[in-house]
Amino acid sequence: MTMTLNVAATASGTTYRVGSEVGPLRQVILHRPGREMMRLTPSNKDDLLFDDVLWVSQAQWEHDRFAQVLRDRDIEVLYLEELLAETLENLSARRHVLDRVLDERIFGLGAIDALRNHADNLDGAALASVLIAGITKGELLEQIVEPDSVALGTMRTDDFVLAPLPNHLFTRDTSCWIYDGVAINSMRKVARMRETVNYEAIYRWHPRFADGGQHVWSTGSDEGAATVEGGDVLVIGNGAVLVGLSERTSPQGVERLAGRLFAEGSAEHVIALEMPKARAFMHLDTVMTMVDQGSFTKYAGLGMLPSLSIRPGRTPKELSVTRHPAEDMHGVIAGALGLADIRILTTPQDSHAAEREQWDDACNTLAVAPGVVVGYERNVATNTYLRSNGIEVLEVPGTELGRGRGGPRCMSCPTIREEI
Ligand SMILES: NC(=O)NCCC[C@H](N)C(=O)O
Repeated sequence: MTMTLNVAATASGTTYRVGSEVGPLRQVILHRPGREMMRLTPSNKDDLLFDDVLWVSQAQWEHDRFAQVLRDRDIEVLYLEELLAETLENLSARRHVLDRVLDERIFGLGAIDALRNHADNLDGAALASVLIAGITKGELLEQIVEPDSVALGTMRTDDFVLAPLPNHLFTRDTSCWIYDGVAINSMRKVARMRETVNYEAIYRWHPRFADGGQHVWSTGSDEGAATVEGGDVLVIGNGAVLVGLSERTSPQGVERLAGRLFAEGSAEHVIALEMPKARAFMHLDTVMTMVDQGSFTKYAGLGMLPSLSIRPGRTPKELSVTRHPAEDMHGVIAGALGLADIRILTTPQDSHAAEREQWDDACNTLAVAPGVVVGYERNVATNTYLRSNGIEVLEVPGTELGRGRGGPRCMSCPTIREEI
């Protein structure tokens, strides 16, 4: 099968496109853990989707090592907080974000104007910092006179007026590039919903992306319950996309995404895998990632999954959907790639060891080129097994970073990959 190559180029000539999972990576968005991580406590970590609190300076060191491994391969690293700060210098972008974040139904009639005035007076960097790290009542009242507000009046000094967004660390999930466009995702969990608004502003107003001609497959604000999270989306190439119907990504979300990809001719086959709905398997990339053309890591405990092949229907409004039994899982993926079979790399180890390494993101590798991946150093058995199968593994530390249950793939949003 041959597809026309759709590309998106900015006025400055940069071409944003992610045509596969493994094409040489050229540019990526990361988020260095910052003040928002200082907000995590044993009592709020579950609501904020973390399994433990972090030693923040160590997490920053680990993250810097990750970024350096990427830079050493000539991959440009963009930082989310800098993109957001620059974006918020634009008044339309600022209005977009603040209109959505500072909602009177959340903050109350008495506080909303004072909050809006305060936010409007911050420069881009300060506002980005508040949007990511949140703000407590005490911090706010160091900067403004307390308004007459029942909502604020009934809060304790250390309560969050605006909650922190520690999961911005996982830049993969909130926006993901699929061929010549970007999906700005509607998130399943409340703790992550505000992340979407930040990306909407960045992709629409930041000079790097504005007028880039890229398709926008979805904007989370408009998608509601039709959720898709980028960890569930694998751009496997050949005009195909593999999507996990997981705890986070809904069937409706996949249908909307497929319809838009097909309408623009950017993809012609979406395979939806019916995954178990469990936190340990929260996204497809926690159990399966692509490490080379036709080769995938796969967690032993995942087994075979039923799938649905989604293709364009007879009219732009229709989809053609075929169900496949679990035993056909690998064959369906191979077929979409135009291959007779795919290579599945499942580390041979007992089920306890396998479960432990999966929890520590052994399968969550980030390919930086065909057959070259970044993985956490702690997953010794998996890294050894991948190497014995010809995959180069660039190891990074992840003792602290992993406490949010995400590895190198989760922590990266590729924006440019070379074609293969
Ligand atoms: N793709 C991924 O699996 N991302 C990891 C997200 C972890 C984050 N704490 C979450 O629960 O959403």
